[in-house]
Amino acid sequence: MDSLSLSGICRHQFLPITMLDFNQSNHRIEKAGFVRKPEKGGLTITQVASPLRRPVIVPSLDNETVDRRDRNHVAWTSVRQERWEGELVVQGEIPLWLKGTYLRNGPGLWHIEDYNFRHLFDGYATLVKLQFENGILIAGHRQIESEAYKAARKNKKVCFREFSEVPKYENFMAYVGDIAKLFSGASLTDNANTGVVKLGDGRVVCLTETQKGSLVIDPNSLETLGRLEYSDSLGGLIHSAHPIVTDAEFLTLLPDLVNPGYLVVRMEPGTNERKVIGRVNCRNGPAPGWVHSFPVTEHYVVVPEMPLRYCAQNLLRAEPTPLYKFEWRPESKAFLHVMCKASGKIVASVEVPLFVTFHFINAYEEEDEDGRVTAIIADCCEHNADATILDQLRLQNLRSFNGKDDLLPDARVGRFTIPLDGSPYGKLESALEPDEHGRGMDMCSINPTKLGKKYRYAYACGAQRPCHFPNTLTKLDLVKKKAKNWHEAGAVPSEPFFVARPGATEEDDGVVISLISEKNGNGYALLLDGSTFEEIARAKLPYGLPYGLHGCWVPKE
Ligand SMILES: CC(=O)/C=C/C=C(C)/C=C/C1=C(C)CCCC1(C)C
Ligand SMILES: CC(/C=C/C=O)=C\C=C\C=O
Ligand SMILES: [Fe+2]
Repeated sequence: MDSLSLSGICRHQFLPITMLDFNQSNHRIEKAGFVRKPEKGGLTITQVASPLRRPVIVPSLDNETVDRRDRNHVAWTSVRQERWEGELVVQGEIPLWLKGTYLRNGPGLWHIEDYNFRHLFDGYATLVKLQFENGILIAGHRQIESEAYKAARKNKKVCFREFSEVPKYENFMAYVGDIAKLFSGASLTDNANTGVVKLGDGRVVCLTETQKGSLVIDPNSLETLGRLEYSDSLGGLIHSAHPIVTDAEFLTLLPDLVNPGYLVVRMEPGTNERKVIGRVNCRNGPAPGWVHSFPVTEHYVVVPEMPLRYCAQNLLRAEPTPLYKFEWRPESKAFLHVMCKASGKIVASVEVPLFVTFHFINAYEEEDEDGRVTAIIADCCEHNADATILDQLRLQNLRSFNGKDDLLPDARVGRFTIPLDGSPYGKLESALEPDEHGRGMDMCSINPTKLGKKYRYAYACGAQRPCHFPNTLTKLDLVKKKAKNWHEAGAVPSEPFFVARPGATEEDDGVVISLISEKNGNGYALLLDGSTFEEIARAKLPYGLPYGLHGCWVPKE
């Protein structure tokens, strides 16, 4: 069963459930008890009560006879269907002001035929939506139709270079041909599985680290509409997976692997043209540090130069190394560069202690009594300068947790202080005692009105130990240096995403959304109060979804 078609969703009459089982020899086909299979064709429809008439009977898998005990945690199991959409029964109350769609992207399909991928980041993108209106919640998910995904489905094998997977070559000449295509970018993946952003002009774009993996999607149907083709001639093949996106601009970094450095670029809403703000030359080679994300303040862009560097040799390898396309170069040191957004001038370039981060949380300008900016403060989820976290995210590791061993390396909120008085060094400290959040720390969000400004609260995933992956949601109070943690045994929560209440004056006045994958194979959408961090609502999904990475909020106009 390998086809899928759907047209004409009539959301208010019934919610069709479209289904494509990933029929794999190593992945049991799961027949959802609530679907009727048509005699012919791939379309499967289930009647779900109208969202206008409550309560709603949600298809449930509770009576499924499958014994799930021998299976991996659903967080690390490929999504079971190509797509689904339906209304969820809500326990608790969804605030009536919450009107819009939360989108979450992530690598949700980790196999093709009977070939299993190795790393979390290799999975083909699964986009999830939670549409809130009048206290009602409609959920859905759908695979992103990247060229890489479509080619893999068609040819039944990996066809592009993913984070760690590369196509299997039939002979040496095929390998040489693929290497040539690596330099043109033709063999790189466009599997946009990392994040999703709403541009100022309303386009919603899914992203990964390859520039070609910038795919425009429809936030309602989750359909892949096409590639965002950058119309400039800046070239380069990769960019930061986390641009800074506001209604006014899209800022990102383009690493230069040939002359180690980074272009800082800006794109205006309504255009596809990135313009150069300035360039940072790396202080040390042999290659730029990995830039998964970077922070900004109101007037500056902070460009990190991590000791975890891109590695040309590892890019060419057919088999992954423990650090994948990167290498640990402590002798290259670590630096933070500060560029003025308006002029492109570098106002500070300081050496900092060695660090490893995927995600910067926020940054702001520190002023003296006369309003002069004296320093930049930049916070990140810092993995104690230990790059092994990358290999911890191998699927085999994630799937092999026995519930007892404490395998998650320690992490903290790393706070950099970058002096603007010409001093050559910056500081790196913990912003709060890491035990406050169980020494796990990643996948963060803040109130977007605080972007680049002095802020007090951040939301992230922390740890309740023993664990091998962040398993709590944590609210960090960076002023009181305290954390409040949410945890449920066996649950794997995804990035807590803060949505502010319209008209709010308090920084934490809003809700925090997360999708939870449960040990028993189920899953639910969770809403916590941004201020008390208590649960206000949850809604069970018809089946648990795999772990996902980053989200965005598309408000209903
Ligand atoms: C999912 C996530 O957070 C990161 C995904 C990163 C990817 C897909 C990186 C891909 C790359 C290549 C395919 C070759 C060039 C280097 C690099 C950007 C790491
Ligand atoms: C999920 C993750 C790290 C968890 C470790 O604590 C990193 C994800 C990075 C990509 O977005
Ligand atoms: Fe990320």
